[in-house]
Amino acid sequence: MMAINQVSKRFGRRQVLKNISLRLEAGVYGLLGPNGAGKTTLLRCMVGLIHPDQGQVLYQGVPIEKSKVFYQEMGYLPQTYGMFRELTLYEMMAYVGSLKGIPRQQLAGEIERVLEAVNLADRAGDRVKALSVGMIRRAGIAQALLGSPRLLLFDEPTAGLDPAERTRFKNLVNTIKQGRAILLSTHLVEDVDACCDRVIILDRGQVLFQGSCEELRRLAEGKVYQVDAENAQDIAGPHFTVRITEVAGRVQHRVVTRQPQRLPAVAPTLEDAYMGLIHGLC
Ligand SMILES: Nc1ncnc2c1ncn2[C@@H]1O[C@H](COP(=O)(O)OP(=O)(O)OP(=O)(O)O)[C@@H](O)[C@H]1O
Repeated sequence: MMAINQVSKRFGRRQVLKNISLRLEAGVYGLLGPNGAGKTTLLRCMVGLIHPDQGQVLYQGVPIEKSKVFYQEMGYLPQTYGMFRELTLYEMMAYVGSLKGIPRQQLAGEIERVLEAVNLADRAGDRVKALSVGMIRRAGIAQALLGSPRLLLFDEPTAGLDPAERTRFKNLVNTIKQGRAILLSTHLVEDVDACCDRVIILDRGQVLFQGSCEELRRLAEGKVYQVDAENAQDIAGPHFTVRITEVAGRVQHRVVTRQPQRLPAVAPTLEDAYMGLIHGLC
């Protein structure tokens, strides 16, 4: 559906994207990477807000700037969404819907549908500026859903959402994913685990990994150990502590390391593998 071919982007002297090539077909993709990895810049290139210095972004085989259907068939949630603050939520949706070319007679029903999907139907008459941060995020998600786009690009969709609304969002993605390409840029590995089929990991402007969640998890097979805090200094070789928890009154360190240890390895999670990869240990 979408192809990114050898895309590079530089801001001043900083090379932010380096020769990125990706394909998006129907399915849910999680885009993970540390702060500053280039995730937002990549999404902005994918929607045509930034022009790459090199490479091309194609939708259905056509460069997006020449495509006649790209902006009708694409929904985008930017990293910060807080526009049209003086409009009511309904007016804001009507404005975005008309820009997307949704026929006037379908607009009211479509707005009701997307506001219900993000649990904001009862706030349609409120001014955007009167909504909470999490509600504005959900309004941003709703406007991306207008017109049922085949391609949905969400930049940190669950940032600022409470646990119930985060769950609602993940359920929504699982409900609508059939026949659509959905990309979620996020810092939450658990969100990727809950609703993504494939993972793309970006680090310092380069694709470090692309594949299924299971393929990522397998990279950490035999490399994750759970040890009592007092034995953590006995871990041999370079390692990274993924988390420190208390289990039944005992503080435990969960570490990822390439070097085999004298104790049995535990089953890796997606987060173990992500952390291991980012720290050069997987
Ligand atoms: N308009 C710009 N001008 C100059 N530098 C920029 C611009 N936009 C982004 N950058 C730089 O590009 C790099 C990548 O930023 P980007 O926002 O794409 O990363 P990110 O992976 O989305 O980070 P985060 O997880 O913190 O949101 C950073 O070093 C950032 O400072």
